[in-house]
Amino acid sequence: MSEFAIEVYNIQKKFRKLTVLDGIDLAVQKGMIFALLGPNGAGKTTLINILSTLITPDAGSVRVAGYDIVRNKEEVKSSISLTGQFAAVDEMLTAEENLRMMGRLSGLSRKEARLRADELIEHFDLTDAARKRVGTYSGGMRRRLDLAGSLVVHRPILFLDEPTTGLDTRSRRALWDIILQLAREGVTVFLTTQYLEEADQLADAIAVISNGQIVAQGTPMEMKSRIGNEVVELRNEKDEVIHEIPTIGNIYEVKQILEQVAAEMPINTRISIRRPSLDDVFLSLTSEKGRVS
Ligand SMILES: Nc1ncnc2c1ncn2[C@@H]1O[C@H](COP(=O)(O)OP(=O)(O)OP(=O)(O)O)[C@@H](O)[C@H]1O
Repeated sequence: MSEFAIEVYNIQKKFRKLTVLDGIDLAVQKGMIFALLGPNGAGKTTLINILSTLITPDAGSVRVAGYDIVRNKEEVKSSISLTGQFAAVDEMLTAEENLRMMGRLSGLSRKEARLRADELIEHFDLTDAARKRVGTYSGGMRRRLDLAGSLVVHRPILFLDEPTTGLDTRSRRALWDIILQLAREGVTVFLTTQYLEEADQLADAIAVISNGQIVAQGTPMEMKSRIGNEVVELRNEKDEVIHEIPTIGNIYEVKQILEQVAAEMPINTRISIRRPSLDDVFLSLTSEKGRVS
């Protein structure tokens, strides 16, 4: 058996003349949280839709849970759960009714569906709201219900398309805890996000997608060290950053930088030296414009 839950080779996808995915290669180890990080329109949803068999690639191959997504579509489908960007729940029903219905539709008996719904309601902190119509829920509650819905049936691989988009900080953190818990239970989680902090906090491995290509891959630490070295920051008296100068960080170069800028800066300018943030990495990797071929 492969150590990989997801293996992607040279995936290509065009919509009319727009190249949306241009030779994607990825490998996700079993049991890890993998974050696909990219700006709006980078191709994240398209890739997740391919991996979850919703759309077919023009070229390349993908194995999910060891199955080919084109030849063994049904086996792939029964190995995965998918939570979309827009919660697929019925607003007229309560959380309890939605989850029970999903259980029944997935082939659980009436009793199994009831038990599973109760378990998920508790796990996702929806007990107080369980018998209220979903139409009255906050964004955070909806998202938790959507995630609960994707877990009605136990599956080894979970796809989450921008799971925390639009959530407030508290709900986002609650959802992170749930995702981390699922990973501890052995679920492989593949999520897309536009948030660097989310990828940094959650993921064992990150791939950055930009214009349909993977422009960097690695652990959050590796990504940060890729961009290399320290940045000399100059701040004014209001503690605002007025200048950032990349440096290899040795004492000689920092001395040279300071000598160059000292003459031009007000006397009360303060300096600090910081490691690059994931933001720096992301911005430097995704700054290209879109491309049509
Ligand atoms: N069915 C489609 N037909 C035509 N173009 C499409 C289709 N689906 C996606 N696109 C285009 O493909 C590009 C990538 O879209 P995709 O939704 O995969 O990006 P994304 O990274 O998920 O962005 P977002 O964060 O905005 O969802 C966009 O330019 C989008 O308009």
